[in-house]
Amino acid sequence: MDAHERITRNTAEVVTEEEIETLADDPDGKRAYVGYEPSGVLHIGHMLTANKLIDLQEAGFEVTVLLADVHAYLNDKGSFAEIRSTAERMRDQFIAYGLDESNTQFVLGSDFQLDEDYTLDLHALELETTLARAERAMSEIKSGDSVKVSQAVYPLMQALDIPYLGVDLAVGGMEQRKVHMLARDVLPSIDREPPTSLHTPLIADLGTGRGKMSSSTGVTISMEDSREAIETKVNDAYCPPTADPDPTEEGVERENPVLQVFEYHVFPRFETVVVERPDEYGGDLEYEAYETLEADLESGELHPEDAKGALAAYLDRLIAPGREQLAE
Ligand SMILES: Nc1ncnc2c1ncn2[C@@H]1O[C@H](COP(=O)(O)OP(=O)(O)OP(=O)(O)O)[C@@H](O)[C@H]1O
Ligand SMILES: N[C@@H](Cc1ccc(O)cc1)C(=O)O
Repeated sequence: MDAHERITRNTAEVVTEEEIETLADDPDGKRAYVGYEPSGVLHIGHMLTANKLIDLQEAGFEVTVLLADVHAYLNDKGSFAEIRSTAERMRDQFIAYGLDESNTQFVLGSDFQLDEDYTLDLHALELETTLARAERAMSEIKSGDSVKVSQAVYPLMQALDIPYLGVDLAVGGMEQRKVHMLARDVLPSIDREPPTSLHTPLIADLGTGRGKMSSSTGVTISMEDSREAIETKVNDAYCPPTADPDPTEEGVERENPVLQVFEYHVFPRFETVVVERPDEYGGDLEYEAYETLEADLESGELHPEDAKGALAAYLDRLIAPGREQLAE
């Protein structure tokens, strides 16, 4: 697999294609980052962006993980002291999951976001941005119903983090795209380059296939789940054999989170995937590509229960090393 393929696999969008090609032509020593609001427990949604960081490291990039403590505070996620202590736990979880420690820089937002230069640049961006634009950028990120002033400052700080961290590439899930588009528009006003960004797909809630898997609502699988917990949650997961329109939103299809986890977590990390079945039901099935498994589920060749059994086993293999390391 060449660098471009590794960098762009399993992405929903890159901005822009030409800029990514330039980075992929000479990736050595280039820098990429993802920021996370510290929430204490790494879940398989977060791990999708972590997989992308691992891809980027393998392609030659240096990687920064921003533990965005000030952002979490501005987004009403708790007291500053609580957020700080969960940031430390999250760092250990990333390393346990497989980020190369010697090649990963962990930075706390508050280490640089409270400096005078940063603050003055932030105020310059505030002068350039309407409240309506900041609010739009936060539509899929903000917690709570109303937009507070702190949440209007939030996307401008996220934009400013990119030049202050000195990164060539900003990575995030699709819900971060409006912040990155805002960054492209406003950073030139303070003589900074418009940033290149890469967005990963969002994994839906495991129980319903709706919305985004999150640690605060719905059903999620985290780094701390036992094998039994994984089996129970996967067993109860939403997994229709064919696309199923969402009855609550006319015409909108729900995602199949079981297939999403196979596509974005299992197939990128295992050469072949074996679904074990008793001989009387046709015996084991072996897959080398995600698309074949998806087609078999759709045609009925693969039963959702068998797919779920295999998914729980592979997810446990992915999570177990980190879980064990954290327990030590
Ligand atoms: N369900 C998901 N699928 C894919 N990526 C996700 C998912 N949830 C979070 N991420 C990615 O992880 C990064 C950090 O997200 P964030 O800190 O908002 O996590 P969160 O789980 O949504 O937070 P919370 O649990 O408080 O709602 C973002 O780039 C985001 O796109
Ligand atoms: N906005 C990200 C967190 C973040 C904060 C600052 C950044 O520079 C980058 C990302 C989230 O939703 O979790």
